[in-house]
Amino acid sequence: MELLKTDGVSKVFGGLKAVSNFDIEINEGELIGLIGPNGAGKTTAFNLLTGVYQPTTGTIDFAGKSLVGLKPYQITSRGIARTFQNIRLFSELTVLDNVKIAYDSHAKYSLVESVLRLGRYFKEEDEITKKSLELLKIFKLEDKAYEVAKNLPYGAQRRLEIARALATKPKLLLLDEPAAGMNPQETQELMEMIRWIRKEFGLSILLIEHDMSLVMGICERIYVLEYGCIIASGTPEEIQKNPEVIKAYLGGEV
Ligand SMILES: Nc1ncnc2c1ncn2[C@@H]1O[C@H](COP(=O)(O)OP(=O)(O)OP(=O)(O)O)[C@@H](O)[C@H]1O
Repeated sequence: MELLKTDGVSKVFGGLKAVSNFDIEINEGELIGLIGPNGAGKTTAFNLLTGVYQPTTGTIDFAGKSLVGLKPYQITSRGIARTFQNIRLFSELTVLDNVKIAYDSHAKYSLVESVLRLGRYFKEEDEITKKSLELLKIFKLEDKAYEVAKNLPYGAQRRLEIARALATKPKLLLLDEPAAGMNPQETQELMEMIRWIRKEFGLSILLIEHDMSLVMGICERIYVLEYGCIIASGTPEEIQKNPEVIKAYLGGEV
């Protein structure tokens, strides 16, 4: 079933058309890649899907409802979570608190109950801590739960960002270059983890990635952006053979 559909989406900054006719569709449970040369508009596309930017033109529908005009936190509660190209954690907080904060967006206790520290607050806090530790375990971070986030090695910070995104209970997870800065072994482990969480959490995933072995290895379909436009879409095999894509990456004629 269709989860996300964009139609005629564009974003203009001053005179620059960063994205134009960004038309994509993602079905429930699909793992999709978004690739393209530097500056092609990939991160701008993520910012449009998550309400950081509003589109200049076009429609963005998610689970049958429009996302246009919504703020990022409203889009998170509709079920879209993301990670960032430059990791964004609460660097001074512990690993556990980074995940708990994301779970808190779903907490049911009221402000009064939390200020007065009433029963429901404690019960839910315990539950949130338990669930956060379970998530950290999946990402092999449970023994680092009480460390300050900024002290984690780079690869672990990237995993923590994904864990935190999952704590918001998304239907669609957007990963912006999750393998950036990872060594080949970490990248391999990440690939397996992405496959596993998609299945385990019943998610759809849209992935921006420069590491072609990762994209081609795990994505079912791939969209290719060049100068803000989708120039190709298809299976990894189709994309690798597509002359437009080869030209965009290698430059010149093929
Ligand atoms: N806030 C902004 N104001 C003006 N121009 C912007 C803004 N954000 C992005 N751009 C421009 O839009 C174009 C697309 O940038 P974007 O960061 O989306 O590309 P990208 O495909 O994510 O690149 P990379 O792979 O290098 O991260 C670039 O020319 C960039 O300079």
